[in-house]
Amino acid sequence: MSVLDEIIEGVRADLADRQREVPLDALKEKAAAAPAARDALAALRGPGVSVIAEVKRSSPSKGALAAIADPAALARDYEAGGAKVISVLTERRRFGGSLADLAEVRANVGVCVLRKDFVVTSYQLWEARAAGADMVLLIVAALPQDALVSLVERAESIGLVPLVEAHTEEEAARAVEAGAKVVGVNARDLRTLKVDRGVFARVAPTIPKDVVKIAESGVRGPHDLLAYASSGADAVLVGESLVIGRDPRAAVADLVAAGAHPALRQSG
Ligand SMILES: O=P(O)(O)OC[C@@H](O)[C@@H](O)c1c[nH]c2ccccc12
Repeated sequence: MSVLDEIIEGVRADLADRQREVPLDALKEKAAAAPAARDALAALRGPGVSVIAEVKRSSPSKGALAAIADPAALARDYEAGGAKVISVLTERRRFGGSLADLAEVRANVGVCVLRKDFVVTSYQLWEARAAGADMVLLIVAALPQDALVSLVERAESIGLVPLVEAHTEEEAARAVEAGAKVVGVNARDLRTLKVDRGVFARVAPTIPKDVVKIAESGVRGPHDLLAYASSGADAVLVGESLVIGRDPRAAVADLVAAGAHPALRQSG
C-alpha cells in the first residue's frame, strides 16, 4: 500500500466518525450561514507570482515540523508578509491539522483560505465551506476520474475554487479535462514522498495557458520561487520552510518580493 493509500484509509475512518456526528443537512445549513467565499481566482491571477503560505504541523515525510499552538497568529503573520492565500492542512493523523484550525484562521485573516486535505466525498466540500474555506484541494492521484469530475463541479457550485493537484503530465491532463481552472503541480510524489523540483518544469508546459498554475512543495526560499516562475508558475505553495523558520512573516515577505520582480510581470 502506498503512503497515499494509507493516508486515505485514515481519512475515511475519521470522516465516518464526523458523518455520524453531523448529518449532511446540518452541515449544509452551516455552510449556507457562512460568509460568502472570497474570490480566490482573482487573488491568484494578480500580477507577479503569488505566494500561498501553509499552516502545517507535521508531514508523513518529515514527522513533526512545528507545534503551531496558535494557527491564527501564524496565518496573520503570513498575511502581513503578503501571502495571497493561506493553506491550512486539516488532515489529523499525519499532518496534525483540523477543521478547527481552518475556522480559526478564517476568522483572523482577510485573504483567501484553502482547505488542504484528502477529499474523497462531497461531504468534505461542505465541511470546508462551513468552516469558511474559499478553496479546496482535490488530488488527482487520490480520485477516479468520474469522482474528480463531480467533485470539481460540486466544489464550484457551492462557491469553492478547486485547486486540482497533479504530479505527472497524465494527471495534469485529467485535471484539465475535469474542468480545473487552477492546477497545482506537486514536486512531492505522494506515493513515495520523494521531492523532485524538476516536475513542475516538465508538467507545466502541458497545461493550457488560461489555467492558473501553482508550483507546490520544496520551496526553500526566493531562489526556488524564481526557478518555478521561469517555468511558468503563477503561484507557489510553501509550507515546511515557513513553519520551521524563525520569522515566518519575513520569510513570506522575501518570497513575495521575489514574486513581484518586474521581470516576472509579463508572464504573470
Ligand atoms: O512543505 P512544502 O514542501 O513547502 O510543501 C507544501 C505543500 O506543497 C505540501 O504540503 C502538499 C502539497 N500537496 C499536498 C497534498 C496533501 C498534503 C500536503 C501537500
